[in-house]
Amino acid sequence: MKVLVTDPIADAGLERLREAGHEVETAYDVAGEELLSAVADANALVVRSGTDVSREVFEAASDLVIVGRAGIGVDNIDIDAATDHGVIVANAPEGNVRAAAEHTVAMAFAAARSIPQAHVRLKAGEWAKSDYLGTEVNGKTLGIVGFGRVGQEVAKRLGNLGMDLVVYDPYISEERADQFGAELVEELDACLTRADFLTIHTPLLPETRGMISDDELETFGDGYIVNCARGGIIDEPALAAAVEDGTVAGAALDVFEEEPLASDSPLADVDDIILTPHLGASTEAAQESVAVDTAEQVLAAFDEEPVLNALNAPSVDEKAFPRIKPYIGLAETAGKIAAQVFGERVSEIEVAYDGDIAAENVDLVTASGLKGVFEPLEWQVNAVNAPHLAEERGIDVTEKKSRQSADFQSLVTVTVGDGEESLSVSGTLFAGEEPRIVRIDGYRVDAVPHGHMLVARNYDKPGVIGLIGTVLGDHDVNIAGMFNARETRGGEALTVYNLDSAVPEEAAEALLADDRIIGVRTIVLNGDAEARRLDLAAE
Ligand SMILES: NC(=O)C1=CN([C@@H]2O[C@H](COP(=O)(O)OP(=O)(O)OC[C@H]3O[C@@H](n4cnc5c(N)ncnc54)[C@H](O)[C@@H]3O)[C@@H](O)[C@H]2O)C=CC1
Ligand SMILES: O=C(O)C(=O)COP(=O)(O)O
Repeated sequence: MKVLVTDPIADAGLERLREAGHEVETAYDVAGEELLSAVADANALVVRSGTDVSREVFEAASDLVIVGRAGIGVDNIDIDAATDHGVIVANAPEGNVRAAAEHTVAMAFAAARSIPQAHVRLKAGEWAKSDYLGTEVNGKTLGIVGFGRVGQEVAKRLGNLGMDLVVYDPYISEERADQFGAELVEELDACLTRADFLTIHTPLLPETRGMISDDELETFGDGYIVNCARGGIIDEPALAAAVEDGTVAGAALDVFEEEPLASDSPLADVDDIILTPHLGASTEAAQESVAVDTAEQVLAAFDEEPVLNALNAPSVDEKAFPRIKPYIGLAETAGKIAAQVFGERVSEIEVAYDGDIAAENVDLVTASGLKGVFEPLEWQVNAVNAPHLAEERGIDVTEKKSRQSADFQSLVTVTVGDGEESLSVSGTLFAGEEPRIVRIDGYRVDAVPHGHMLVARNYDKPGVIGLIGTVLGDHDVNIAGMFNARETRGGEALTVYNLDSAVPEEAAEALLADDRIIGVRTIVLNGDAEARRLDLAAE
């Protein structure tokens, strides 16, 4: 597999990918057409905040399986486009949290004590001691906007340095804030009014873009603002003006609306605004950690294992994965068979779980069932985009679970319908691993889901099985196995054949010409992981 890395990550991450036998190409600072051509044959793309992973990138990268973000923020990645293209987006949300929190603390001190300004003047030979009278953090109030991983680490550190903590985050509980000795306020304004120092730790979202602008700066008043989260959350011209005219005492910014920061940015001209070039995550420990975590996620995606920090794929619990893994292929197969036997436009899909499997988180299994249904309809589909495709096409998806199962330890049933008629296919695992289709449209069967299959509905009359065998033989189709199920003697029956090759259309027509045959459906499972596994076993 080819991994394209377009922002510098630690060698440990590159090594991990190479050791696993993958080709790793680094192409730092590529953008535009150059990026589109570099990504064209990549199976994974690894980025930090420097690469704009737009919809065009996904359109240009038809073999892409995963975009790994070696860090936290994914605002530079078009996740909807990734989902539309069935590409996993995964970040590394833990490894750089402490680094970002420490940088925030450093920036608060740097602003409060004018460290960079004094440093520059001293280097220039000026002993400007009397120009700087700083502010202590001890006994002051820190307003924290966004109380997630980084916000909480900042609270720990600055709380221990004697600051009172006021938090604004509409998505956390009072208890959570309490655990950090912080007071949760309901309005941003309350946080701004109370704070002497303000630090921002939200993602950049439509809701947080421009969240701190003229009015908020006015409300905040004479204090210090630190932003080590994302550019665009604070209105830059408004901040430059507020610090310039003394409304706000000072600011320290690590992140900018446009990066790299333009040299004519209004921020650059204001002495009491301190700037660093997005260094929050740039420590050796953080970079090593996020690079290795990202490499692990890329490898998991390549191996079709759960990608733990996937942001747009069905969630999977790492410990439970071995228990659900065999059902992923089974649900996909059941979905494929159901769609092909049904043969009509599908507007409803139900994936039902009976027995032990019902105790598990089956999001990924359900998504695979949907994938199976959609694949014969020739949609570009995988477990990442299947739920989204269903929603987009107005297909009703339901998941049902029952811990009871009369005949099987675990049973997965995919039912497809068009609002009037429906058809169900159930599968189980024999001996915990061998996939078997055990029910089709209510008939009890025992079919190995494998390669090419033929499902025939026929009247239970003498000679039918001979007829099918002869017609298939005449068309050079070898029968590997068959199973016949009937409702009542002489009534309707259903026969399932495993075949060594595809059924030609003329063979299907010849069968349908006999009035003992009610219908035939040919099924192809070739692309299926379970089928491949069985093929290998057969070899
Ligand atoms: N400067 C740098 O190098 C680094 C920057 N970051 C950035 O720091 C930010 C925070 O990262 P994490 O703490 O890991 O994220 P997180 O997802 O753990 O926390 C974000 C918090 O923001 C809150 N939030 C969301 N919308 C909000 C709103 N409208 N008002 C108030 N709170 C809101 C959420 O409820 C959540 O608690 C991100 O933007 C991330 O990209 C992270 C690491 C390094
Ligand atoms: O992890 C984040 O959100 C960061 O902002 C770090 O960005 P970087 O990896 O240094 O480009």
